[in-house]
Amino acid sequence: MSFDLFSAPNSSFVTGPIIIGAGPSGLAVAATLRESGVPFLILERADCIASLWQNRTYDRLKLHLPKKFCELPKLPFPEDYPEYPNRKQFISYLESYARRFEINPNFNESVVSARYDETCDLWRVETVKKGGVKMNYICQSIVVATGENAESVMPEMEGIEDFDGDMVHVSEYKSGKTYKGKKVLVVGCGNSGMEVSLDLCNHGASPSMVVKDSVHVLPREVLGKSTFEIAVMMMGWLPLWLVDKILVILAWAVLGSTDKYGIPRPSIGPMALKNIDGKTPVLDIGALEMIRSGDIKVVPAVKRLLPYGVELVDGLIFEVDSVIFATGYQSNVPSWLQEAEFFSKDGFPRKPFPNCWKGKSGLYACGFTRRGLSGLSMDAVKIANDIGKVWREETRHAKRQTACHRRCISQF
Ligand SMILES: Cc1cc2nc3c(=O)[nH]c(=O)nc-3n(C[C@H](O)[C@H](O)[C@H](O)COP(=O)(O)OP(=O)(O)OC[C@H]3O[C@@H](n4cnc5c(N)ncnc54)[C@H](O)[C@@H]3O)c2cc1C
Ligand SMILES: NC(=O)C1=CN([C@@H]2O[C@H](COP(=O)(O)OP(=O)(O)OC[C@H]3O[C@@H](n4cnc5c(N)ncnc54)[C@H](OP(=O)(O)O)[C@@H]3O)[C@@H](O)[C@H]2O)C=CC1
Ligand SMILES: O=C(O)C(=O)Cc1c[nH]c2ccccc12
Repeated sequence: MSFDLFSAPNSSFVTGPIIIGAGPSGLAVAATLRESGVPFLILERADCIASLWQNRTYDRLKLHLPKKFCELPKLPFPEDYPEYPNRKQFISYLESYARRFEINPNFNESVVSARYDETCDLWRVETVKKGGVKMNYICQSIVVATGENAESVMPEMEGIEDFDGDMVHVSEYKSGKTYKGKKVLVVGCGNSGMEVSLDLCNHGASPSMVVKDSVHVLPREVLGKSTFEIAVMMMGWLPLWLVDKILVILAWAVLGSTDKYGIPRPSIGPMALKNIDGKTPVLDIGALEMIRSGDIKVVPAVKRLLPYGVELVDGLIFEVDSVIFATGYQSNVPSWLQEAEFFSKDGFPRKPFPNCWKGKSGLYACGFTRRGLSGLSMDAVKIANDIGKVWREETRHAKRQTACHRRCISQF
């Protein structure tokens, strides 16, 4: 079917790139482009910027890396911010960031398809607005900024549909307030599972946290210095395997063995595992203390859910009132991007950091580094510089052509 985009209803040609997603990645690219005078359009499925942080995180969340690793390009955090800004402060920073760089995304508009059209050397982007209205855009480049955490992962679990209590993914969890006095099964032991278990304890609930396999638990700080910062510093001088060895020894010195509480360490070191698999080590902010005291129980993998409780793989059966799935997130890129060379089936670029930001024909990816906010800031600057270079060349070329055209006309 042939389709003339320029004359089709709800269609427009966009000057500059289309940025898909208005989280920290989309905002960082937009701000850097704004500073270079390059126009852009941001499309965001939610009704606000940074929807992961505004709508899908819990009240007690704080950044778990020191603030200097979490700033976006071109704007530092306000001076009075603490070393680990909380969720509200981070959101407020992002809002002032969007205001400062005059970033006004099209909200409530989900990208449902993006494909490169070789016949015209342009990208075709299709969206659906909240009310169901479809839109088509055409542009020279797209920046994928939909995040590593775009969709919640719910595991397949026998008996899940028979469970009588309430079940939520951790992205819907706000606070332990509503769980007071309840027996709660927390499935998953990443940073979310650990912190939610701690929050539940603090609100008088009784959490049992499932550790299916293994996880690295590191203290957030060693002798008042951020463990992450220590790791980054060491990585400048030492090979990764040695950094990991030192981290595990430091963790052991500060926290003791986690193995004896049912939390074995993976055989691969914490930073290597983060690089290879994206599996973030837990930066402990108090959950381990609660595990030691028995306030958070650690249990092995789930065999099946029962209407009133759970059966574990070791045969233990106990009652639970609620289940919280802290079972992670996934990228949604394969569901809408019609491209399989740069992005792989798991929704991440095939090339690892630092080469995961640029594909072919004007395709860019920001925020798929497995390195959180500091990784996405590095991507954003590289992407904006690259787009800016092309933009300036084309603008110069267009100006030359106009000048030439004028000279030709004036000779008549
Ligand atoms: C609970 C939690 C805590 C975290 N804490 C830290 C931390 O302390 N430090 C750190 O460095 N990192 C942290 N991270 C990692 C996190 O990935 C980054 O902080 C950051 O949010 C990533 O930004 P992003 O813009 O790439 O993705 P996101 O923040 O996920 O933003 C992507 C945006 O794209 C939109 N979108 C998705 N699909 C579409 C579509 N098809 N069409 C239009 N819009 C779409 C989404 O609605 C969203 O607004 C945390 C993650 C989680 C889940
Ligand atoms: N700033 C902060 O303080 C916080 C930051 N974060 C960040 O958000 C991102 C997402 O973290 P998080 O939500 O914890 O997700 P993660 O992907 O880090 O962890 C998910 C956990 O669930 C486990 N899991 C998955 N399926 C099952 C199952 N069927 N049964 C038992 N366990 C299962 C996984 O185990 P396995 O790997 O063995 O499959 C893993 O331990 C991370 O980058 C994290 O650092 C999260 C919370 C707080
Ligand atoms: O919290 C996250 O998701 C992050 O990605 C931050 C982060 C990047 N690299 C790390 C290494 C150890 C712990 C956290 C991170």
